[in-house]
Amino acid sequence: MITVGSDIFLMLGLASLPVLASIVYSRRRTKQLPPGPPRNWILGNLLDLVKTDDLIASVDKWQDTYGDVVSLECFGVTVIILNTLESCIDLLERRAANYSHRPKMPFVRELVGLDKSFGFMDFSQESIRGRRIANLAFKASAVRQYSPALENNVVILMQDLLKFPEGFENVLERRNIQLALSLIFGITLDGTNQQYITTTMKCVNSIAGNVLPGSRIVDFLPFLKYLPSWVSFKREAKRLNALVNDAFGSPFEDAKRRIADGTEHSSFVSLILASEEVQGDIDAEDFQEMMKWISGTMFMAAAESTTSTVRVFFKAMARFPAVQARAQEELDRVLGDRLPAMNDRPSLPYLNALLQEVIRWESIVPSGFPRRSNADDVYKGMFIPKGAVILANSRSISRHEHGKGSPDEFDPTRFLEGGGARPVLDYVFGFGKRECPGRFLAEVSVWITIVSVLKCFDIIPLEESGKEPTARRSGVIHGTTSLQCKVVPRNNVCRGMIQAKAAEMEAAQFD
Ligand code: HEM
Repeated sequence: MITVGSDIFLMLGLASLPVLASIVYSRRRTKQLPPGPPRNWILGNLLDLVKTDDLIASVDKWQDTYGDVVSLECFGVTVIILNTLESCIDLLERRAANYSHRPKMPFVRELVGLDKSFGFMDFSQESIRGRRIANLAFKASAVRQYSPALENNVVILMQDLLKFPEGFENVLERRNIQLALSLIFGITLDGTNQQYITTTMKCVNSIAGNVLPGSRIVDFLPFLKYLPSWVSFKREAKRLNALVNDAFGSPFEDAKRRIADGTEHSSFVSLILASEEVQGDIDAEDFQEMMKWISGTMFMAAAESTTSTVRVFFKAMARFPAVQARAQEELDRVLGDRLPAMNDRPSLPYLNALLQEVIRWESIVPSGFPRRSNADDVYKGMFIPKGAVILANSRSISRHEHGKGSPDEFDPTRFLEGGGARPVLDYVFGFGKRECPGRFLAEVSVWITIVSVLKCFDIIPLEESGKEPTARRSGVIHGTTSLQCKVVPRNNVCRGMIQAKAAEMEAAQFD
């Protein structure tokens, strides 16, 4: 995820860092920041932050050594890591007025242009409006309407799993992008629009890789954004700006065309454009521009996050066969010979616990999406300066809050008896005013995928491989790739259930 690259040398040469650093640090020395790893007198903790290969391991180490709230510094910018649920609730919820902005991030927000996306905006009337519009289609009650689409999507996924039992990772990605495209824009992938897959993944990975502190020197030294356009990070920002405009704009334009010619009327975009609650001039350019960014933001956020979570599920099942067997026993007992449906959820307690354990076991947004403090603050005697970048270490919370004693063990039973100060689904999606607006969709979409796959397939490690699945570094979203497992239909009844349902869906298309 770190893309500092060759720019670092240019930047370091250009900036009068020693002078700057000494001014900044002497000002700070008078106030007691939270403890943290030793700072280099010029670079501060820059090198700690850019070591992202093992940033997670470093964060674990810092928590062990320095405690629940840890600070780092780099060119006068303080980075605060909140390692406990208590500190996240105290600051991000109880003091939300001070901690609901996003960091300035000049690279992605200004140079790449993501300031137009409500996920990157400061907490403002505009970002509140974006969230409100997204909520119209993605709040808990609204998400129920997507049940048939989610159930059908997983049948097509399982058809693909029958075809590609070992090379199914691309299938997961493709099906998830297809789902997001159809729910948000009403677009179906066919022979003419495959570019959506590559453009979306390129865009998601580029954004995710440029968000955490340390990704770009210009985020610590904002005046560098005025460097000439030939400097490599400026050239890269320009390239990413074109990519982002294409990835956010093309599906929206496509949706608008389909709505205009009457072929699309059930997506997020069509629902909002027809909604009485949205008091906008539908034909006005600025309203359309706003909708492009809102729909694109939801689309990009949905495109990778649920796939990453489903990957964690495959990895866990291949590694913990006893858990898999117990889940399949519950499915067979409750469902008999039929595919799961969304309304089976209350009858499947072990599967519900398994979903929570998937989300706990390997956090896909391990350090949260960064926030910024709006004013100087003091927390438990520790000084948190205005402008500090705040990271909610949801990985640590998952491991300590619910994973006590055996955080690496995949054990759904820890959720059967309750336990923990709050359910895992209440903190992996963030906190307070910036909490994830896609959480209800994410939850049901991952749930129907894991129960359907477990009902019909065994997930088995690749015998010959002997390799561990690898962690993919894509920055703020942490994914696992090369899963080193295969899927095998449990029996012919399961194979038949998938084929029968797929045939039924196909017939329904022509009714
Ligand atoms: C398992 C899947 C997902 C996880 C773990 C996840 C997690 C998160 C987290 C931790 C945040 C930061 C919240 C904060 O600042 O406190 C966030 C923000 C966000 N998420 Fe998700 N998310 C997931 C799926 C989705 C989906 C499916 C969508 C869209 C349909 C979505 C849309 C967003 C948006 C737009 C934001 C920015 C909100 C804002 O800044 O106000 N997410 N998500």
